[in-house]
Amino acid sequence: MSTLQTEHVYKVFGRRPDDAVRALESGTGRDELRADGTTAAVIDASFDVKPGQIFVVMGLSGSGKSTLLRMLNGLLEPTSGRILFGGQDLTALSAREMRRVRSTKISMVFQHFALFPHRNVLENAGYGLAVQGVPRAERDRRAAEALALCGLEGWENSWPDELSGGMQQRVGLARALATDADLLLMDESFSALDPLIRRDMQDQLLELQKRFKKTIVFITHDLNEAMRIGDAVAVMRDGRIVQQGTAEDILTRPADDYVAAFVQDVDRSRVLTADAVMTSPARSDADGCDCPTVTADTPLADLCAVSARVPHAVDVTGTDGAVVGSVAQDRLVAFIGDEQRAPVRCTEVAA
Ligand SMILES: Nc1ncnc2c1ncn2[C@@H]1O[C@H](COP(=O)(O)OP(=O)(O)OP(=O)(O)O)[C@@H](O)[C@H]1O
Repeated sequence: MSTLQTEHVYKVFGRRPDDAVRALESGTGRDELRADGTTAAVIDASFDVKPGQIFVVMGLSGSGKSTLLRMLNGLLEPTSGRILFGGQDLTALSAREMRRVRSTKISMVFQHFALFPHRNVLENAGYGLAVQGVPRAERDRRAAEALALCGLEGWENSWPDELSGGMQQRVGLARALATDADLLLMDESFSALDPLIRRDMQDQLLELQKRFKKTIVFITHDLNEAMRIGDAVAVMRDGRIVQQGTAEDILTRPADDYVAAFVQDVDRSRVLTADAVMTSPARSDADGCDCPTVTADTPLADLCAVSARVPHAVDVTGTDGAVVGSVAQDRLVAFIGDEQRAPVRCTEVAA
């Protein structure tokens, strides 16, 4: 299992890109360069993604997400900076070596499924293995296993156009899992799906990730999706990562006005958990009562439902059942509401 690291990565399109990087390093603005016909698509991107982590890159159109992803899978060469995966410097590899790394260690899941219409579901799921030269029998076995994990057992002999959009994307996910690649790059993978199916896919990814602990970079422009699935989230603006941290960090401590405006509409009751709002030590006013409690990872929406039924602050318990903190109802309401909106009543959220 390998860590992905990027160190001061730049990508500049246009004439004299190296000069442009030096100019950016010494403080020249992106707009100044653009006046000269040069686009700084990614500027000084540094981050680490550990095995088992989902690192979400989020930003508006044109902020540099796809360019960053294309550098991670070796389709674009950085103008400057290094990309390391499992300690291996991908930016130092020859095109041939990079192709090998791409076919064995990296899997992509695209927005538009990218299934072959004239191959059945099993063949589509086994495509990455075919590229690796894995013999037919083993390929089919591993592809069938991956399909089953993605909830598509029994669909092996169907054609892609017989499947719904959500099912087609499951085939895409199965294809990525079948290869055993450690690094999964997901480019707006769920963006074309209906909201409910999209949520299902997010849940499925989180479930699979618990088991496989891949190193995942997930690109999205959807803030709620980022907050829901990201262990770490990077917000990009005009080529730069303007903030990276947990969803809670970004929601509760936005780095600047841009991030604050960006996160204004997120449904905090589903993103934040008891951990973010509890105070410790635990309250002292109800020793020994039998009221329901929550754990640190309980979403605020569920915490509100409990809070509405409890006449005092809700206790938060650790894995051993001991009380580690508590959440008073007024604190909960203060967190879920904000200056821009009327405070939400816990009972409304619970409903
Ligand atoms: N091959 C290229 N040549 C010149 N400019 C490019 C090239 N590829 C991307 N750009 C520019 O780089 C900037 C970042 O584009 P990029 O596609 O990475 O953003 P994005 O955040 O992925 O946007 P979207 O969500 O719309 O795909 C944009 O200004 C884009 O026009």
